[in-house]
Amino acid sequence: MRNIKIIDDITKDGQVTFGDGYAFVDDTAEADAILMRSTDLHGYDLPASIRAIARCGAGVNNIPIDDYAKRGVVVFNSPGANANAVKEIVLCMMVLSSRGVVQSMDWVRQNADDPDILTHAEHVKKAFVGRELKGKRVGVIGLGNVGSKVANACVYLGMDVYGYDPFISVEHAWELSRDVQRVGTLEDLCRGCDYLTLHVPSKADTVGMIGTDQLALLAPGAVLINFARETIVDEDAVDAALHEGRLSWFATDFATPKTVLMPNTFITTHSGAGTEEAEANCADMAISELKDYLENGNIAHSVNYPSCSMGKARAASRIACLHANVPNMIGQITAILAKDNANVQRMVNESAGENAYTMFDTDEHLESSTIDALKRISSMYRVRVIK
Ligand SMILES: NC(=O)c1ccc[n+]([C@@H]2O[C@H](COP(=O)([O-])OP(=O)(O)OC[C@H]3O[C@@H](n4cnc5c(N)ncnc54)[C@H](O)[C@@H]3O)[C@@H](O)[C@H]2O)c1
Ligand SMILES: O=C(O)CC[C@@H](O)C(=O)O
Repeated sequence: MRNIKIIDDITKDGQVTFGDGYAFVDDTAEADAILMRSTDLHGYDLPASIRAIARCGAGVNNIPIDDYAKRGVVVFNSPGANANAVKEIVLCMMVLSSRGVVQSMDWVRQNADDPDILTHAEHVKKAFVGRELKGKRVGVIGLGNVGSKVANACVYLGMDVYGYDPFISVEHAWELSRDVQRVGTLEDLCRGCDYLTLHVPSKADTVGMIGTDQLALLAPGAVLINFARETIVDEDAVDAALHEGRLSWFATDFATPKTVLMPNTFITTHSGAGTEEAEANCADMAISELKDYLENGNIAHSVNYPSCSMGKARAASRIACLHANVPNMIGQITAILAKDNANVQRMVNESAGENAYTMFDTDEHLESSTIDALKRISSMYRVRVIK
């Protein structure tokens, strides 16, 4: 039996199914793996029993992934599984910030007891006149799973679409409409935009990437949309731009002590991924990643270890080694196996950044002294006997 600790509400109805051979536990120290969403794990006392963590969602700035890698804990996310949900709410924010929808509905509620409300509505409606998205310039920062969908949708709406992503993947470049004009600098992207929407992860080079200088380049009365992370905008700069009317609206998914005090804001409760479909997609992807890792050692969509697959574990034994990406690890591993006279059927070694993963199948079970010797290799973080 493998034990799973669930942190956060993974789905609205609470339904999470791993199938036979799995149990849910309350005590993390009894768990083999964690299934989670947005809880901040920095400073969390992670027990040694945890071998893997799956984050239902894209952003992993809430998890100390480098530290966990060095403890032999593989962290997964669910790329793309909630991207459509975010795309839809971003489009919603573009419309809400352009058409006086909320203000007009507020007026109707406030005048609900007026028997002649139909006539009076005709008189006030000029106050809610807005502008169309068609023909307006939108800048999209980050053209990954969410940003590429937002950019393509804006093309279909007839907008003049610009995109900025120096690290765009080949896959997303292929998916992008040829009508999205890619620019090489953040400044060129911001220049003259009526709408600016952010779809980058929170990391060293994106924290505070939208500040006074970038906001100054936008068209007068532009709209800023941040459904990425609160850290990406300089909140003081956004507040000043709203007060001075340089920004007409700021739509954000992050209610912070500063954003809640700003004028002309649409603020949601980190609900960009809040659809039944996105929750189910994220949970399905995260659960299958965890199961394949726990049962077979295969890694897909990890954010701190390389992808690696040897299919189902069918040989007598399968061993996975999580270690630093340094020279001679394979030499040391095979030397230890040779001492045990172990016949390796298949071996795969993959690396990503500072971390590497070596997995092999053998004809017979290894002696426990052999496993201990593997664990003693310098720079070895963890050795798993999967089978
Ligand atoms: N509000 C929500 O509920 C919600 C939901 C999903 C994602 N998000 C946030 O949005 C982010 C993006 O999500 P995604 O699924 O598109 O992720 P993704 O990994 O598919 O795409 C991120 C893109 O940003 C690009 N990028 C990285 N650094 C950049 C930089 N300095 N300048 C420009 N581009 C850069 C990457 O190349 C990549 O293409 C997530 O990391 C998460 O923080 C929020
Ligand atoms: O878990 C959530 O609700 C939000 C997830 C979202 O921010 C993400 O990064 O995918």
